[in-house]
Amino acid sequence: MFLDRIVATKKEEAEALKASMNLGAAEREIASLPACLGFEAALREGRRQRLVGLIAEVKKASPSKGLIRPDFHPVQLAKAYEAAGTDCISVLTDVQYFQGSNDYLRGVREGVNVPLLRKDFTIDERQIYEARLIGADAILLIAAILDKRQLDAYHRLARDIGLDVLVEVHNRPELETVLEVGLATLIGVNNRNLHTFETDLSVTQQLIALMPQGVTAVSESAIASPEDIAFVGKAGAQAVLVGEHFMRQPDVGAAIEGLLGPIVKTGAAG
Ligand SMILES: O=C(O)c1ccccc1NCC(=O)[C@H](O)[C@H](O)COP(=O)(O)O
Repeated sequence: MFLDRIVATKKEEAEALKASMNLGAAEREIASLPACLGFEAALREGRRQRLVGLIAEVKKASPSKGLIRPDFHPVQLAKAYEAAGTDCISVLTDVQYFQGSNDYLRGVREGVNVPLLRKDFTIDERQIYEARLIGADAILLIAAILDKRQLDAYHRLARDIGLDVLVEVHNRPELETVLEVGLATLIGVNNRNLHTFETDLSVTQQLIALMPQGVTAVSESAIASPEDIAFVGKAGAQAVLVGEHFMRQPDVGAAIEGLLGPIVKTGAAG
């Protein structure tokens, strides 16, 4: 299955990291870094300004769609997202399947002052240190590729070194596992099945209904219209993660306003 191929690639990359990364040195370097920007806090705050908080994604290509944005300038895109008032930015760093790069994240870190998600397939603790070192404020843990022990250990490690954690689920058993682990405060429902690439926004509706109070719920993938925003907002999503829709528009700042409307300070969100 395709996801297995991605995980196999990540295991090879983790082996290479084992050879190149000295954990003690990484820990010392991290201890000297400034604190991360609050990723989850920014999403909660974003809800005061728009119906939902926004994670805008910098995404050149994907396994399901191939090349999405040939004229790809990640720092320019991120600056346009920031100017349009996004709460957070997601940067794909996977090279092989998404044509991403750690250098894109480093560049975006230099260029903007909003919290950044390192969007990759985390299967080894060294990737978590790496995320912090390249400038991320949050990492993604995908329940479909991690067991309970890994979800627990990687979550704790990320928090220990100052990172927020977006834990991603796509079905009820995955959500139940994540809730049993009991650490996630920020849970993303991926509307895309990562095995078949099929998308269905009703997955957000089904899974958010099962989440306890206090969780910040993010609806991820296949969001492309104000009607989609209204649908997932009504289902309880406090934030959305949008990539392809923005990447296909020449002016990504205007695309944010087209999707979510202008920023309005309501002070109404909790
Ligand atoms: O996007 C894909 O084709 C994909 C395939 C396999 C695993 C993950 C994949 N995408 C990662 C994501 O979660 C999305 O980039 C993100 O949610 C934004 O989705 P979209 O707005 O549909 O670009």
